[in-house]
Amino acid sequence: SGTHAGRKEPVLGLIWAQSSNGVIGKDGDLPWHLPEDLAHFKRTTKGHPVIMGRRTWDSFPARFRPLPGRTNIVISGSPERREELAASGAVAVGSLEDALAEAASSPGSEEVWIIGGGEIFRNATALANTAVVTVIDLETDGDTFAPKLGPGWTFDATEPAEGWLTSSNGTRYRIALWTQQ
Ligand SMILES: Nc1nc(N)c2c(n1)CN(C(=O)COc1ccccc1N1CCC(C(=O)O)CC1)C2
Repeated sequence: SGTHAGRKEPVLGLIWAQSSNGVIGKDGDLPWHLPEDLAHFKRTTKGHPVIMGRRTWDSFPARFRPLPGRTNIVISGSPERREELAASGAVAVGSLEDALAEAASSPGSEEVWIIGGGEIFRNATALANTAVVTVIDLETDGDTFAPKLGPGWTFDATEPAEGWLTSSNGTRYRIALWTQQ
């Protein structure tokens, strides 16, 4: 995508969409419909390996799996699930470490995107150097929350710098960029 092409070191990025109160999921789905965010997500990750947990893989409608134009690396602790995942076009691994190793040898690995969910994000915030967060101007309840970015993270910018973008369906959102040295 070249969003971060100017960076020297390879990008290990986290990308998520959250409500203003930090919800990223509810009952295995997103509690909003924001087409502009789906386009942003696709544009940012296309051409690069994506790493996700099995629940995130399951959350995509089947017609979207595997996400086209990207090596889909899916983490599952279950050997049976890993077999199923590999049969469905994913690269199935048993740990975040194995996922990162797989991504490093995949096409477009100058940028690797960790795309969810909550558990994977929590484990990855110490390792990642970039976070691209769609903040939606919406208070909602949910069962999965965005990770806390620790003290090593710096808030860089939002797009737009001030205020919000407005979606075709009236939902307001903005995209925040964080980095960690
Ligand atoms: N900012 C940010 N971060 C994230 N980690 C994620 C997102 N937004 C959005 N996500 C979802 O799970 C939601 O997706 C979908 C949900 C329902 C229908 C289609 C989709 N998608 C259409 C585009 C497809 C593609 O990219 O080809 C992927 C599936 C992960």
